Amino acid sequence: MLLEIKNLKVSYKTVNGKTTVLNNFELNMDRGDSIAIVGESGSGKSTLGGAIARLLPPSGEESGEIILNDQNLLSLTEEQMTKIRGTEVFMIFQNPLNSLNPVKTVGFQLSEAAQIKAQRNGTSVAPEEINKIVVDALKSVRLPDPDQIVKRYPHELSGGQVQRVVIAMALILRPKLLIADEPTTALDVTIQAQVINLLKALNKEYGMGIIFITHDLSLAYVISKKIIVMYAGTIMELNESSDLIKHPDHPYTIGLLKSVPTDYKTNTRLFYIKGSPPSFFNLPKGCRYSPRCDKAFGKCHEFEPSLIDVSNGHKVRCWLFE
Ligand SMILES: Nc1ncnc2c1ncn2[C@@H]1O[C@H](COP(=O)(O)OP(=O)(O)OP(=O)(O)O)[C@@H](O)[C@H]1O
Repeated sequence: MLLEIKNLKVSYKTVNGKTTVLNNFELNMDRGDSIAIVGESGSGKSTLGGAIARLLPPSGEESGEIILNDQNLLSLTEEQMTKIRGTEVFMIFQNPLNSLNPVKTVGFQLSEAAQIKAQRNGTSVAPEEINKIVVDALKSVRLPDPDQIVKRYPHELSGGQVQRVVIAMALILRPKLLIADEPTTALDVTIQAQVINLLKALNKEYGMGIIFITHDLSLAYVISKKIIVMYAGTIMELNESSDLIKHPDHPYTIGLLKSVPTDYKTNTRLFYIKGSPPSFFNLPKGCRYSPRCDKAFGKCHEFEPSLIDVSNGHKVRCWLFE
């Protein structure tokens, strides 16, 4: 087992009081697994990513257990956490500039990553070897002219180039778990496809476990073996990606799938799920999705269903399946 999350609770302190965004969150992930977390804006996806990497803002509070490689991350001090960030867990953000230091050149930062990796492996590497590791990583992510790129500062590169530099850093550090939070949202579609293929390669070729956070079900399907559909801070459905796409069970998953445009006729009206996700300050009684659900019946508005096992590895939180 690579990652086991038990009873995770995350709250934020706000001017209107404390709001709990994730409650009783559970997740199991094997080594080399790839799991996508999908849901509408505000469903708690980034909060989950930040909670795992212990990179929540100061207003965030988390409790429960996040066991990565037999170590509960929530019991580590910030100093201990700093020692495992990068090589055990590495996070890629939607804005790749957040992952890099703006006042250090790309070459400096990638060399530093190579040195950290060597130190943590208990080995030493000569400067020329470091330079080769850096240039090779930049070539692997298909950045042209690596000798020029290393001399530049992050702001001197395009968004797609910076995201590839960050992936080169992941390639050097080879973390056991990579959390990619909407890494391609800010990129155009061709660069997006290149970045997705690079992430898939990290997963397949180096056995890196990947948690891919996205609002885009098609991307989730392309990149991951399993998909978790989240709504208002809870898991609504979890299944193998192809099964989830072909046989969605939860009415929310069905709605999300129907919202993905599939043909190019100009007179096609796009489907959307009526209503909007609830505020965490004012969650509906019963199932959180019930006010928007076209299949909701009496019980759904009264009691929250639990996440039940429908079949091996397939879980659904819906009264229709109890
Ligand atoms: N720093 C914060 N302080 C207070 N509330 C926050 C903070 N960050 C997030 N939230 C709240 O937590 C909830 C979940 O937000 P989160 O960003 O995790 O969702 P998301 O699914 O990643 O959304 P998006 O796709 O828009 O990034 C939202 O209601 C959001 O307003």
